[in-house]
Formats: sequence, C-alpha cells, structure tokens
Amino acid sequence: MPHPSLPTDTLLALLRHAPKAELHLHIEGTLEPEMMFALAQRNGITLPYPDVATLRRAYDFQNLQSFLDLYYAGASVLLQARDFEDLAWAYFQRARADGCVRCEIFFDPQTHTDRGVPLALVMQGLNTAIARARRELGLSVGLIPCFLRHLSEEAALDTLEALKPYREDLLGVGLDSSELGHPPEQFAMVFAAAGALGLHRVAHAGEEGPPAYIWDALRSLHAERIDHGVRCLEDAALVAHLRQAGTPLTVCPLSNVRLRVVQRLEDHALPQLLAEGLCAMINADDPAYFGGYLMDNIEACARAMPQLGLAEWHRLLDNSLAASFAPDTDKIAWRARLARDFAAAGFDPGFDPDAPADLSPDA
Ligand code: HPA
Ligand SMILES: [Zn+2]
Repeated sequence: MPHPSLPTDTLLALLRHAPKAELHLHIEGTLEPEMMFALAQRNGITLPYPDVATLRRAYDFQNLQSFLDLYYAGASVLLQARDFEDLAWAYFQRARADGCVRCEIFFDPQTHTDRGVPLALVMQGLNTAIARARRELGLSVGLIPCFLRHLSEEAALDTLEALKPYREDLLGVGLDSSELGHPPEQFAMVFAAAGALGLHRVAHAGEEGPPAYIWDALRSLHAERIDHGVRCLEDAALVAHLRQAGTPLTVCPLSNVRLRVVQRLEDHALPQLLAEGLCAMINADDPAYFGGYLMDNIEACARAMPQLGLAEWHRLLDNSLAASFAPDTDKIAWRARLARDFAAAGFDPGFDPDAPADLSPDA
C-alpha cells in the first residue's frame, strides 16, 4: 500500500524531531573555520590563510586526497586538551539539535601524536566533552579511534598499544585516510589485535576504492560496518552478501558530492542502496568541510530524492539506530520512539512499537 507523502516542511520537521544515530563523523572534521581561527589565535599559530572567507574558498576539493591535505593541516590548531573539548562540545550541541540520541564519533590519534600532541591530552579533552554531553544533553556517545591507512601497520599497532590504557573509553577501531593504494588487508593484524581486546571493528571502504576493498574489509578485518561503501553497487555478488549479512553502510551523501564520488546529489546511490535492501543510513562525515551536519545531509537528500517516501525515511533512521553499537535496551527504546513518531505522521511501521523488538536491521 503506498504511504501518504508529506509536504517537505512537515517531513523535515518529523525527520528533525525523530530519534536517530550518527555513526560516521570525524570529530576533526567538525572544525569550523571560525573555530580554526579562534584556536590558532589562542595557541599562537599563524594559519596560511588571511581570514575565514579565504579559507572557506579553499574548500573546493577535487577528490579525497585534496580534502585530506587541508583537513590534516587544519587539525594543527588542536594543541591543548581544552581545544579537543571545545571542538567536541560544539559538535554534540549540534547533534542534539539535529535530534541525535546516539553519536559514535571517530578521531585520528596519529594526526595528533605525530605532531607531538600527547594522546593523554587528546583523550582528556574528548572525555570531558563526552561526559558533559551525557550529563547535560542526555546524549549516548561512543568513541572510535581510526588508524591512518596511508601510514604503516606497524604505526597502527603502536597506536593500538598506546590506546590500551583507555580501553574502557573506546567503542571500537576504524580505518580511514587515503583509500586508493591502501587496501584493508594491510591492517589485518592490528584489527585482529583490536578484536581480541573486545573492540568493535569498522572500516572506510568503497568510497573511492573498488568493491574488492569492501570484500577485503569484511574478510581481512572482520569489519562489522562499512564506512561509505557506496561502490558496492558495482558488484552484484557483494550486494547480495551485504544484504544477507545485514552489514550496515554508513553513507555520507554531501561528502560524496564534495569529494566528487558523485557529481550531483540527485545521482547519489542512496535510494538504490535502500531498494537493494541494504542497511544504509545518512551521516555527515566531515560537516565543517562538506557543507553540513546530519540534518543538512538529511534535508538535502529529502529535496534531491523525492522518490524517498515515509517508508524509506523510517528505514534510514531505523537503520541508524539498529546499526549502532549502543546497548540493546537503548536501541529498543529509541526504535519504538521512532516508530511512534512516524505512526503519528501517518506511517504504519508494520509492527507494534510497544512490543519487545527484534533488533535485526530488517525488523
Ligand atoms: O571520508 C573520509 N575518507 C577517508 N578518510 C577520512 N578522514 C576524514 N574523512 C574521511
Ligand atoms: Zn569518513
């Protein structure tokens, strides 16, 4: 039965209010130009740009690498614990305003330790902001350090060793940075070691890299979620596998446009990923660099993809909650609230939101 379609403003109000999780967000990628200049001044650093407007004009990326060069340079203003705290606290406030109930945030330890910033200081700043977000915003938060794949596995193993004292603060490990030429298999040992510590495992794959890198992340790294993964559609056997396994894909639509993975949002694969029955959801990636936070991504998709109806929007938000690594009791409560919000808007989620929930993504 076709579901009623809502006017865009009504739909957007529903989508903003409804509970959702953000699962692919680099905290260093929330460094807004204004904060970059403020921290540069606070820390006595001179940026190679005269002002915010000039810096913003430099955000005209040709590909992933041209973004990463600027992104790593921007992170150089983060020097003290309170810099990391201010950065993360600003993001959590935005996430809460976007209706997030759960944020699983990435950070890149090596980006900081390699320029002499102690890991202890990074962790202190992030942990302070996380505690405040839990206390004052009621947010559920998890922290995922990523290994930089343009560096060696040996360096990643050293990083994991340095992270061990913070094991209880960490949800899992991830893999990011320059994808092409750096297949996941190069990091099999460090991911196995992280798994032995009981950490979850996720990996960027299939953003610029081929479907073979997604297979590799699944087989060599035992990745439980694939970050991006949009290129899976080039391999029918992979699509079938991802559907059958229910592997989540943390899709980042505005990022894909800004890094020229796709030319226009209207051409983005998100509707097709859903039509294939894959567990996709929307994320912001590096919002300060790519033109928007989670609701900006959601709104841009709602406008560019009119084929997404209430059923698809319910599916996208529900996938975000189901694919999170939050405790099951929280996931059940959030998914029931989501179903109630959509039911109030006229969408029948097909199950009783107050009944005990099956937590599989297809439930
Ligand atoms: O989208 C991304 N891909 C790879 N590495 C990254 N580091 C920050 N954002 C990204
Ligand atoms: Zn990313």
